[in-house]
Amino acid sequence: MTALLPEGFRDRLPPFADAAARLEAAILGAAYAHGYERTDPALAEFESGLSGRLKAARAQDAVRFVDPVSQATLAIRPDMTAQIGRIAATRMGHHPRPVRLSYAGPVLKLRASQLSPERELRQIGCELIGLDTVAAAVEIVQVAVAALEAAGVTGVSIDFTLPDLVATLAAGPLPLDAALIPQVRDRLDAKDAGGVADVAPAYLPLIEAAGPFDAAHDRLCALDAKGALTSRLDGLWRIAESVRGRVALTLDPTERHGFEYQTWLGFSIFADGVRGEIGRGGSYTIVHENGAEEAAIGFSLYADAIVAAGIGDIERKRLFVPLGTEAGIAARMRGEGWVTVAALEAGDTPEAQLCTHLLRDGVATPLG
Ligand SMILES: N[C@@H](Cc1c[nH]c[nH+]1)C(=O)O
Repeated sequence: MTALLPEGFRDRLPPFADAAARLEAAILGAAYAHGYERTDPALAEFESGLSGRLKAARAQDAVRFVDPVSQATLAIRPDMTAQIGRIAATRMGHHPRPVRLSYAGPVLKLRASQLSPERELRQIGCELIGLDTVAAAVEIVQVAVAALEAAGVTGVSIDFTLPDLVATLAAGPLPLDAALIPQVRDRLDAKDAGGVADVAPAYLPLIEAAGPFDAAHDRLCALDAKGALTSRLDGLWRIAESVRGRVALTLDPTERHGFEYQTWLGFSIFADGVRGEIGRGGSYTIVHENGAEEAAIGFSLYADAIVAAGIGDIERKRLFVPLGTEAGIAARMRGEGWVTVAALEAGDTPEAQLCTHLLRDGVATPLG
């Protein structure tokens, strides 16, 4: 027997687990109010149904196992977006588009990532299936911002990126051998100016184009002499306008970390006081059973990162109800919003029960 958990796993204890549950309820409530209805996909599924569901997704970052019952290889979901894609393409395939779905649940990564040393993360998100237009992106970004506001998360910033930027430029104004694209992408991603200069010097200005949104957007527009990016840049501007003033905005056109399947738009979400991202999203392509492709867009938030920073925490107010107190009094106090903790034995104390108040003569009296 061992009390230890495997690397990358942890238990969530009070008050963090409660804070996470409240955060999740606030986020899902905001999503629901914007028309996103809840789906609760299976924890594990046939590996073949998950991999390849999203176009351009790399080989799965999933923990796999052979199911003794079906003898098939199953994967534990590493990301719920592909599952929502599967549901939208199959059981909800005949549903009128766009389909708006929300979800929340644990995901399991094969390896820890930059986002977190944890391998088991709780993902909460929304997906809009059937469109990846600017209007769809405006809605998704606004829902993400509204959900974070509803959850009390402050100091939010959104960093936009254009995941298919290199491929778009390579096919147009800045021709590049297809074989070199991955290399140029990696070097741009690493902000390795020397490396980019060696392989594709024409791409160097892209490194400089990262920073606060307006200035970065201007620099990209200046680079776009041949107009290959005009529609993307205009769209990006409209998306940013829709949340301006509510969140800080930056643009890093060549950021690729974590955007393996996103298409024209990607974004990372940050919050003051939280190390790393608290969420990510973007447009992507779902592959149907018959090979047909469908556009979609969405976002996922990571609850643990937000809770760890203390956001989503509320003041703990617990009222100690001494032994022998009439049940009706405690019920009345709960009705007034108190958390009541009843003594069950004579020796019990408010301190032992982490109480902040004591019920004395029917009145909540602060302790210490
Ligand atoms: N599921 C993706 C983010 C996303 C949702 N929809 C589209 N992209 C992630 O967690 O990285």
